Amino acid sequence: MSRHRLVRNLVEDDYYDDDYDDYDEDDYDDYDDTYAPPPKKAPAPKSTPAKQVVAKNFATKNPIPGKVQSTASVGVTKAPPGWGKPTTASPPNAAQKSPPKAASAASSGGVVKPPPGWGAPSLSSPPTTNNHTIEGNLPTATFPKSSSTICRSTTQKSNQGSAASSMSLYTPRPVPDFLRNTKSQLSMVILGHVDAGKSTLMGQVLVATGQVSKRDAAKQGSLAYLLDENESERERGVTMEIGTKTLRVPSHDIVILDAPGHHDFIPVMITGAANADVAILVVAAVTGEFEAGFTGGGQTKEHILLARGLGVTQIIVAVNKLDVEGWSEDRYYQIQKEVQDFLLKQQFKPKRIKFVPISGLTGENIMERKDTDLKSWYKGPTLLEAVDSFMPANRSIEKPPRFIVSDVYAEGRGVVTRGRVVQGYFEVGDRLVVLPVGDPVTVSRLEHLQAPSDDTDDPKRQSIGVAGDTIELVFNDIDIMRLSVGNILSLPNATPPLTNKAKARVIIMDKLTVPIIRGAQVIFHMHSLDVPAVMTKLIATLNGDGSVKKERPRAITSGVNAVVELTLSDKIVMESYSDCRSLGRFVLRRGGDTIAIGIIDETL
Ligand SMILES: Nc1nc2c(ncn2[C@@H]2O[C@H](COP(=O)(O)OP(=O)(O)OP(=O)(O)O)[C@@H](O)[C@H]2O)c(=O)[nH]1
Repeated sequence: MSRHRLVRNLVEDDYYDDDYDDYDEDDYDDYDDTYAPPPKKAPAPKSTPAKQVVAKNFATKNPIPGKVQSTASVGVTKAPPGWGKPTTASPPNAAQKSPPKAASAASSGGVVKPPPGWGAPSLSSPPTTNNHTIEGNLPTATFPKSSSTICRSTTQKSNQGSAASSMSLYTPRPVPDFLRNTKSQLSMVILGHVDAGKSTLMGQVLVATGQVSKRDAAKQGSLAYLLDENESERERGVTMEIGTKTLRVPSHDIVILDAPGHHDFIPVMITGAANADVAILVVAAVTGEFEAGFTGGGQTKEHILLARGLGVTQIIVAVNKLDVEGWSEDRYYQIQKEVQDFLLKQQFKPKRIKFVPISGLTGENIMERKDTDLKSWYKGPTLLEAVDSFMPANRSIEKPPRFIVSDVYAEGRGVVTRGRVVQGYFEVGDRLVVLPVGDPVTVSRLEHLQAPSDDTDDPKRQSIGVAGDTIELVFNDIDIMRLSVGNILSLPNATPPLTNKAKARVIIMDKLTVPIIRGAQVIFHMHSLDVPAVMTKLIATLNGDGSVKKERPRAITSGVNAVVELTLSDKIVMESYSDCRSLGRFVLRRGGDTIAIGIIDETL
């Protein structure tokens, strides 16, 4: 294969084309990524340590009484309300528990009751048929991290080999018909600069949709506490970890990932964005606050860049705190223009961007519009109407199954791994392999974070986790020490490559100050993994049309598209982007700054 062929089509437009196609109305119900077995590769060598890999646990926020977390994982286990409850037995809304008590009353303004079909899941609600499709993203693991809170190292030894995979042995397993007609499952990350109002807004959404009662919300003292459940977050008034909640709207079952806005917690935010299909970007309209978050050192632009690079293709911009600006139309449109220009530059399609003026504090225009000043000029959707109008994601359900572990804990005699199915499907009785350690396991139980409210009567849906579902897999035949956050579960005859080297295309961020040279050290972030890495080869820089601009450049500067070879300090499971998007996308950071987003062309 010529070098030219290897590096063609690396311009941003093409980089993103596949994602856009996933959401085209005309083709989203096509299963267009049927699996084709890759060329046979060498068998895997044994015993590869993965000790430098550090994984971020985000699935749970509070210790789970009676549950013992794997010491191979982050020290604090947090349980999102509802997680772990039998999905078939409990009412769907049981997934949302009242948070702990608090003192004063929450802001009472604007909490409204949900109309039928919103929020409170109902198995008898009108079915929504959305054929499945894209693939999602999941959290994973990794190395020394700069600033993040939750990280841990693993010392597991791998029984798997280098870039070998077993996929040449894989025969695609048949997909049951009902899996093609399940209700859309979306993972939605909440992004935005620190204090933009993300947690308050999501707290308001949970109350407005009936997921949390007004009374329970009032007990919290702050709507943000519904998401910020951890004591240190409450003391500091800053989100530090991913808060996970569930939500139902007529067209989608949604897992909400509330990401931290502070710069120090970008690695945690990366984990959330890597898990998401869609995003709500919260910007504070208050004079000075928007500017601080959008220009200079603000996190708004970095969050947009990261989300786009990690596969988010649909975004709602919630122009928040407009109550403080007297519901000013001028202020709203000024912010809309600035943010829209930036989103378009980052290759978001115009039809996949929506702007909604709101107040997370009062609840205005979240489910209902009451304010006369706002009503006088805004005729668009409410926030929840905009959420409902997200396109379902295409899921690669026919590809080899992939599950990325985001939390591990003991329950009774079993071990529970929670995470997201990013490809294929899993069911009770499946015999799987845990990567990178290589241990076999059998799925003894499977539970959904939120019971699927499908338009199918097939009870089997409850015991199957299909691409896009956030689930728990319970095992009785493995020691908890052999599992950790960032592990990948797959069928033994369809394992992905385990390697520390890859050829990748990268887009260098505009704000890069020090050029990248061969040997540059970076931190490689993939789902919840952070691994030290070195740019071992600068293969080429590219022109805007994807043609090679310069082979073997001495340095790569800001705004450039390039092809590089990366060598990680440890082997991890990764795949070419064309084989598995969630295991083929990454972010590079250096000195606490994001310097590039990339996709893997080839594992080496
Ligand atoms: N006036 C007004 N204040 C708001 C609104 N939304 C949030 N706030 C306030 O803004 C502050 C920050 O809100 P949070 O919800 O904690 O912000 P956040 O974006 O989740 O913060 P981090 O997660 O730490 O980045 C709190 O004091 C909220 O009460 C709003 O719509 N109007």
